[in-house]
Amino acid sequence: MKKTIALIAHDRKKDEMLKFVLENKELLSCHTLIATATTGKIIKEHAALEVTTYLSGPLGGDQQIGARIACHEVDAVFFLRDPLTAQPHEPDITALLRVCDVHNIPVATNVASAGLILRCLKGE
Ligand SMILES: O=C(CO)COP(=O)(O)O
Repeated sequence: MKKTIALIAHDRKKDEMLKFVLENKELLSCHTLIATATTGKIIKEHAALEVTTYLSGPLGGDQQIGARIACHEVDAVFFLRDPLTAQPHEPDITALLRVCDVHNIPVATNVASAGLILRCLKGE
């Protein structure tokens, strides 16, 4: 069944996100993809997948995606955070992860978990 997956990556994780997307393009193309601005732009340009983009994370994109999660419009979140760099919008990042927990939405913060969730969604 077609699901909505949010793809978000911090700057130092964007290459890893693109690699993940390219390796899993066939599976991801079965779903509706949404993303923060820069992550989505890279995926559209380099993986040629259709992606609905929101604002960039630091400009409110995490909050926009969080709002969709709260409205039960997102089925999974793949959020490759940079664990080694402080982000100016840290409260938004925490809020996005929190809203996933509030609404019991699967969230992966590394590609190993994202791959597992993606394969599980295939069976649903
Ligand atoms: O900062 C982000 C998530 O917190 C990601 O935003 P961009 O995809 O626009 O870089």
